[in-house]
Amino acid sequence: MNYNLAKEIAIASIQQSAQLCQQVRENIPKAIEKEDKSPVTVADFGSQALICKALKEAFPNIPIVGEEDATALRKPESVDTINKITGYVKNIIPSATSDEVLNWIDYGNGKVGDCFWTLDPIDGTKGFLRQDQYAIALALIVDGEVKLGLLGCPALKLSQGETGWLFVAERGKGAYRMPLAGGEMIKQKVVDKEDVSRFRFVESVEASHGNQALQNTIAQSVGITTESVRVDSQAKYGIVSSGEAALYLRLPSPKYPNYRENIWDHAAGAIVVEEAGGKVTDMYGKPLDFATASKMNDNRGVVVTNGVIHDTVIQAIRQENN
Ligand SMILES: Nc1ncnc2c1ncn2[C@@H]1O[C@H](COP(=O)(O)O)[C@@H](O)[C@H]1OP(=O)(O)O
Ligand SMILES: [Mg+2]
Ligand SMILES: [Mg+2]
Ligand SMILES: [Mg+2]
Repeated sequence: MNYNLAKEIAIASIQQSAQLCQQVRENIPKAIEKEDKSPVTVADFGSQALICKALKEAFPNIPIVGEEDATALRKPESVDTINKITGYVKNIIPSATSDEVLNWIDYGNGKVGDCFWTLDPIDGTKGFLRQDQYAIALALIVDGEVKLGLLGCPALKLSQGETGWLFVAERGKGAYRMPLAGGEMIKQKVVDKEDVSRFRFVESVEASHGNQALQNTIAQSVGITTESVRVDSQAKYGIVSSGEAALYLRLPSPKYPNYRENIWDHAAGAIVVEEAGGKVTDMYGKPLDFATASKMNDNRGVVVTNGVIHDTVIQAIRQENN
């Protein structure tokens, strides 16, 4: 597999998708409610259409496991929505038709296997709607291991540089970030233990996506006394990978004890942190399973660290659960 070509196609398609998402955001999009009651917008669909089209043209035989699906858009009552999506896609691909856009979205109905992409066209739709953080997350998984991960964060501002970053990581070759609009690649490195000023922890904004009380207890028990930084989406992985936080905790929400994490919500972020020297496991220290299904049924929670504090965090969680 030519990972360089894959990276190039992925970067270009995420840049296109970020343009579409930002255009939608300027027009204050409305949430559409999905069957599972979670929100989706014309940007989620438009982003999935653009990225799936680009990937399928370059790699026709590699399935794409994407979050969104066009079934609901094919109903007669959804004609306004699909026309709106196609309008945005046409700003990038003028020749696009609604039928093509529907088919491009449904390229994302691939199944997990020995080599596949997984795509969250907008991770953190609630953040996107709130005009806060969101991410465009794409990963390539080969023989059960994440080989490539790309995280487009159009609204992310770090301690230096402009707003809007694209994180790129290839297994064994390090993690980098570049300005989303293009520019030099900056090598990523997680925070050292000594750098206490950046010894912070990040967690979701949405209380229902984690267990904020327990997350704060665990963070304090490993010496992080500052308030948590609440950020939507996998941008949290980019922040840990950039060394601007030491810990991202995502413990099961007491409200949804049976919730299982989707692979598209973590694959890209995981390699972006691991290739910067960090570590990503579930709350028991088990590796995340990206190979078996689109949901990580045998994992509970997600723990993301700078590596050096990982075992201490897992130990602290174990103690709290006894
Ligand atoms: N109960 C839950 N626990 C953990 N994550 C959740 C839960 N409900 C939704 N999510 C997912 O959290 C992700 C956003 O993460 P964050 O809160 O860190 O921004 C979304 O992909 C969302 O999935 P979905 O889009 O399918 O609702
Ligand atoms: Mg969603
Ligand atoms: Mg999503
Ligand atoms: Mg998501």
